[in-house]
Amino acid sequence: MSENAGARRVEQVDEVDVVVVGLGPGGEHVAQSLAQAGLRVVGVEKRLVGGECPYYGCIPSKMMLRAAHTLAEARRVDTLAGQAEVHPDYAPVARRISEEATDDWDDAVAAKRLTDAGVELVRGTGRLDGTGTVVVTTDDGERRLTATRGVVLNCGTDPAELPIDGLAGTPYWTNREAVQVRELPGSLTVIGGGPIGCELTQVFARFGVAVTLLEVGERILGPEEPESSALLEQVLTEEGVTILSGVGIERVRHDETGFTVTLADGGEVASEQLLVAAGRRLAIRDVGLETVGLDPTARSLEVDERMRAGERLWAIGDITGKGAFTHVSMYQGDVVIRDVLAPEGQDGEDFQGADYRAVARVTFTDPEVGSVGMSEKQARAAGLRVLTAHTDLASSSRGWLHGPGGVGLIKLVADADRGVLVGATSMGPTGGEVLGLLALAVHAEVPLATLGSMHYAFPTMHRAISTVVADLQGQLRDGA
Ligand SMILES: Cc1cc2nc3c(=O)[nH]c(=O)nc-3n(C[C@H](O)[C@H](O)[C@H](O)COP(=O)(O)OP(=O)(O)OC[C@H]3O[C@@H](n4cnc5c(N)ncnc54)[C@H](O)[C@@H]3O)c2cc1C
Ligand SMILES: NC(=O)c1ccc[n+]([C@@H]2O[C@H](COP(=O)([O-])OP(=O)(O)OC[C@H]3O[C@@H](n4cnc5c(N)ncnc54)[C@H](O)[C@@H]3O)[C@@H](O)[C@H]2O)c1
Repeated sequence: MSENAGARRVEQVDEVDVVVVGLGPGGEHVAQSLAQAGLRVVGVEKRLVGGECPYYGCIPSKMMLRAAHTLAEARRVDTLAGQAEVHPDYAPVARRISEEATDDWDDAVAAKRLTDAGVELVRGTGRLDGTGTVVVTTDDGERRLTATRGVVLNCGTDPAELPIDGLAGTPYWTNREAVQVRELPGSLTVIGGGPIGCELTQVFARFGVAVTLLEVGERILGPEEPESSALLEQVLTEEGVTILSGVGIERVRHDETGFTVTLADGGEVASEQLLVAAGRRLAIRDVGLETVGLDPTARSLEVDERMRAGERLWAIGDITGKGAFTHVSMYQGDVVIRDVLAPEGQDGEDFQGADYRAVARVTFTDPEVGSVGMSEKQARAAGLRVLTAHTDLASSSRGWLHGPGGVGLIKLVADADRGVLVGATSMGPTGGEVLGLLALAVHAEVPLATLGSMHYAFPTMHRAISTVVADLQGQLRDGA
């Protein structure tokens, strides 16, 4: 039976303090931290400990981008520093992903980290069976667990399956197959111009694959500022990618030569391979939500500021709909850890709950598209008195001297009434890094006057921010 294991592994447990169902980045963090704090914790995972990010998401895709961007930088030698002949070879990328990033999609190291911390890892599919109870289906049968403190759901997502005529059953790629490729196709059609579609499009294009990107919305990276979408579209197009936005897809055909996508206007796009990157499906349908009075078909799980989704039930990660990012999953995990470990009777005012005003995100194309907080459209929809200003990075001192690859922009969204930033975009070769300063400004509600009076080292990429801040201050002075 159960015991307070501390740093030791618990062998057989039916009643524990906390059960974590799904060990994505946040779930892994919660399970490990609570076990290290002395609680009896079971982590339930049906695939790989760590979830999408280390094996099929952030890490392998960023390794691919690192290689692709190196090729692009090498191609810039001719303009900047002489001559370089570039012969792309995907083999080192596939090798790094397999050997360095994923241990050939084996999670033994992550599992050991967890069990060393005192978590009991149960391999199987977890399902709620009423408040505080989880039934796990394992290879050996079923295991019933009672969680006296509660259950944390971190089930994440799977790639969306599009109901396109002819698609099901064909050997198309999702992100999971795309990060495992060893040999590249000659041509690729990508369905979906979100972060996954854009990042992988640039990877494959830079390795010489002829890529056509199909986006149903009117522009790629739809939730980002229109200026970012336009600039990224220009960059990708200049690199040889064909982008078709505002397209409907009628059907997909597959034969021995590859895929043919028929568009709503009758046009056809043929390619050797097809990648579907058109959003995600929450893995909450079969997790027993109905047994605790929640809707398994919901678009996301509603949570309060303590990440509570119900009685003795927390939810974290992509399933909460607060931003499908690893850092959000980890951030929410920290909130759960605080809530579980909060001293008895601690009242709401002392508790630092989840706050999403300044969620930062970066699409790691080149240029990187970093943004934080609200877009201009969101700020206007929120009824704020909005001021915006932007500058072209290539016309800043550093962007200009950077030369090829120095394109980007800074766009700031301010609340004129409070004189603070509520959103910002930083696009450029180091757009994600420059974003750090802006994320702090939005998070801490740093007054524009303060941002306008600080030093911005010359000639940095982040110095471009000072121009935009000055513009906003000018608008405020002019009575905007
Ligand atoms: C290609 C790609 C690139 C990305 N790049 C970035 C990036 O650069 N930066 C970033 O911040 N984010 C990125 N993301 C998003 C990031 O991967 C996710 O936001 C992150 O993994 C957090 O997800 P999660 O915590 O909700 O759970 P997930 O990582 O989805 O993990 C959930 C886990 O739960 C398990 N599970 C589900 N149901 C059950 C069940 N019933 N029983 C047992 N186990 C179950 C699953 O097997 C899985 O291991 C990327 C995603 C993709 C696909
Ligand atoms: N760098 C990062 O942080 C990063 C990178 C990749 C993914 N992610 C996360 O993973 C999540 C999933 O990424 P994603 O790009 O799959 O999803 P997404 O929902 O962000 O984008 C999907 C895109 O596909 C389009 N689409 C949907 N159906 C379509 C159809 N039938 N035909 C053509 N286009 C269609 C949508 O309009 C949208 O532009 C994102 O929300 C993001 O948070 C983050």
